[in-house]
Parts: sequence; structure tokens; C-alpha cells
Amino acid sequence: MGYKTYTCPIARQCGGCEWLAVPYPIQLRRKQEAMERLFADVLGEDGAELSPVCGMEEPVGFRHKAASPYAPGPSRAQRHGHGRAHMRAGFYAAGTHRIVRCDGCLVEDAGLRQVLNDVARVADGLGIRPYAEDRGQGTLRHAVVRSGWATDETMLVVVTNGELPRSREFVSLMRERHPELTTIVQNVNTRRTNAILGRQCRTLFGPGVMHDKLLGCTFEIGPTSFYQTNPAQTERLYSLAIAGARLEDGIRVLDAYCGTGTIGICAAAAAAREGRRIEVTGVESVPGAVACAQRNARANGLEDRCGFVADDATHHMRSLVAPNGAGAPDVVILDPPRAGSTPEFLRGVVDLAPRRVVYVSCNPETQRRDLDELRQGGYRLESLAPVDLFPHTKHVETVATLVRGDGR
Ligand SMILES: C[S@@+](CC[C@H](N)C(=O)[O-])C[C@H]1O[C@@H](n2cnc3c(N)ncnc32)[C@H](O)[C@@H]1O
Repeated sequence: MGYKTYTCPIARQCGGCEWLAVPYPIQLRRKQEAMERLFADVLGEDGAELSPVCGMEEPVGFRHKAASPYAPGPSRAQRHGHGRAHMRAGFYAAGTHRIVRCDGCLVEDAGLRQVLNDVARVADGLGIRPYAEDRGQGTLRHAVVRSGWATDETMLVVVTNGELPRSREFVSLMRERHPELTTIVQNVNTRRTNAILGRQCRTLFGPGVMHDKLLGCTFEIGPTSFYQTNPAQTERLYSLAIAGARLEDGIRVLDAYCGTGTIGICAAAAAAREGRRIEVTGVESVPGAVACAQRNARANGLEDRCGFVADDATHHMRSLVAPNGAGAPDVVILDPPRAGSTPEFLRGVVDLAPRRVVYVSCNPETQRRDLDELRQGGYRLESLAPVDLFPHTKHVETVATLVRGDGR
């Protein structure tokens, strides 16, 4: 029996799903082999176990966040067909800023692409001009839409270069076309940068945030907060991290690079369900995400055991290792961005000597680099578990669990 494969009419231009033509079981095998190669020496030296990549059953419709850039489109004379917007929307073609039109995306939650395309149609009808990157002029730069996995909430964020003219009409027309939208937020980004989001947000409709659920906990997600795009696989990722942390009663856990507090809160809730109490401190550099994390702890009835600080993780680590620093954690969980952590943060972990370190990573290359610092400081890799959060791409997320070599 042959393997099922997936097709997409714009796969070649878009380049987002570079492995789409590769049958999914073979994609998983490639990821497994890549991890075997990357971690071969560590796995061998530490006698650690590499588990099989945790894949999806049906790797379609798993992305609950979608985005589109907007740019000036063909002139009226060049346009053909009806109902085409006078601006471009879709995906950037691989390695360029040329926009490839997309009518529906295989890996996104159904309906998200239509919302993004309708932003172009509605803006066009209202005379809201798309942003011309080369000149730094025009209004509509990007839109980002996120749908709940375990809730019916959908948040649309429109990114503008300054004021959004006719914003009331824009909101009312978008709501008419998409009654599923529960909130619409304007984000202002006037910088000439590739970064999508700016710092300033203004709620145009609804509460300005949305909610989703992971492992039985409810999470508020703000318009600029980090929240994983593949929630089904995120539950599996977090479950592996929580299992690796071995949550004994009374332990203190540091959740570094915590975003909206999702891992630490899920850990505290999992421990509580088994009659154990753990104390979680989360540290995150985006103040809005920290405010969300604090509300999330309250919403899940865990504010007495989960606290969050807005700080750079390395700076916070420095304060912990300082003489008379706050109590050392028994377990450190870290989930840094793709660039990985810093040598100073990792040396701080070694100085504090927690029993276990659980390193969640979206970039195994930087994780592999960072493991050296921890291993030189006396930690041993106990297990490595890859999870496929990004089917049809070469990317894979990993959970590395380390213990102190002296077994303390
Ligand atoms: C991969 S995300 C993980 C977030 C969270 N653990 C989750 O699963 O949703 C990394 C997070 O680190 C934060 N971050 C980036 N650099 C940081 C730094 N230097 N100090 C603290 N947090 C940082 C980002 O804002 C982001 O929320």
C-alpha cells in the first residue's frame, strides 16, 4: 500500500511547505534521522534515549494562526476576473517579498485564509491603501488571524502604518462577512522593518484578546503574545516537558521564556490534579505576555502558586545566582526562541544546580549547542523527545531532559 501524499496548487511558489510532496511517514523518518545525527555524540556519551518523533495522525488544518502581507496590486487595466482586490494578499514567495495569492491553505484551520483575503477586499472597497514597502507609504501592512483550538474564539489583528481610516466601517463589514470574529485589534507598526507587529495596539471590536485551552487549562492570548500555532501537538509537547520535570510535592520550578505562562500553569495544574503543590515562577521579556500570564494563573485558580516576572531571562538568572538571591529552583524549564539561550543563563543554571533541567526547543541546532554548557557543568542528557509541530517542513521541536550527573 502506497503512502498518502498531499497537494497544494501554490506549493512551489509559496515554499512554506517545502516537504509537501514527501509522504508524511518519510518526513517523520527524515526528522528522526536528523536528530540521531545532530545528537549522536551526546546520546552515546550520556546513554540517553531518543524517542520516535511524535507525529500527527492527519497533518492538515493544524495551524491556528495565519498571516498575510498586503501590497499594491495590478492596476485596474491589468486586472481580470471579478471580485479581485486591488491589492495583493497571500504569502511571500520563498526567499522574496513577492506575494503569491492563496485561496485556501492546506495546513491552516479552515476559514482563516478567507478572513485574510476579505481584509484585502474590504479595505479595497473602503479605499484603504495597502502599504508599499519600497516607499514606506500606504496603510495596510499585514493581518494576522488566530482561531481557538478548544474554543470558538477568533481574533483578527490588522497591522497598519499609522491611522486606520474608516475603521468603524471596516469592522462592521468584516463582522458581516465573518461573524466568527470575536475581536478585532489594530496594531500600529510605522517602522521600516521586516518585523510584522509594532508595539501599539488598539482594540476596534470585542475584548481585544482571545482564549484557548491546553491540557485542561484556559489561556488568554493577546494580539502580540507568543502562543504555539499547532495546539494539538503543543499538548503533546507540554506533556513530555511536564513528565520530564517530575513534579514532586513542594518543588520550585522556574519556567524561563514563559510567554503567556502556558507550560508552568499546565505543570502546576497537572501536579494539583494529583494532590501535589508546586511553586512556579515564570520569566518573560514581553510585558504584555506577562500580564496575560498573571491573568491566566488567576483564571485557572493557580495564582497562589504561579507568579510571573517581566524580565530578560538572563538578567533574571543573574538575580537568582546573586548572593541572597531568591530561592534556587529545583527544576528549570526553558523554552527559548530559535536563537537559543545565553551562556550566562546556562552557567547560572549550573550554579543554582536544580535537580532537573527540561529544555524545550524549536531549533535543535541551538539546543545542541546549549547542551554543551549544561553538560560541562555536570548535567547529563537523560532523554530527548522530538515532536512534529510543523508537518511538511524540515522543522521539529524537541524536549531534552537533563539530570545532574552526580544524581543529587
Ligand atoms: C518559543 S517562545 C515560548 C513561550 C512559551 N513557553 C510557550 O510555549 O508558549 C519563547 C518566548 O521567549 C520570549 N523571549 C525572547 N527572548 C527573551 C529573553 N531574552 N528573556 C525572556 N523571554 C524572552 C519570547 O517573547 C517568547 O514568548
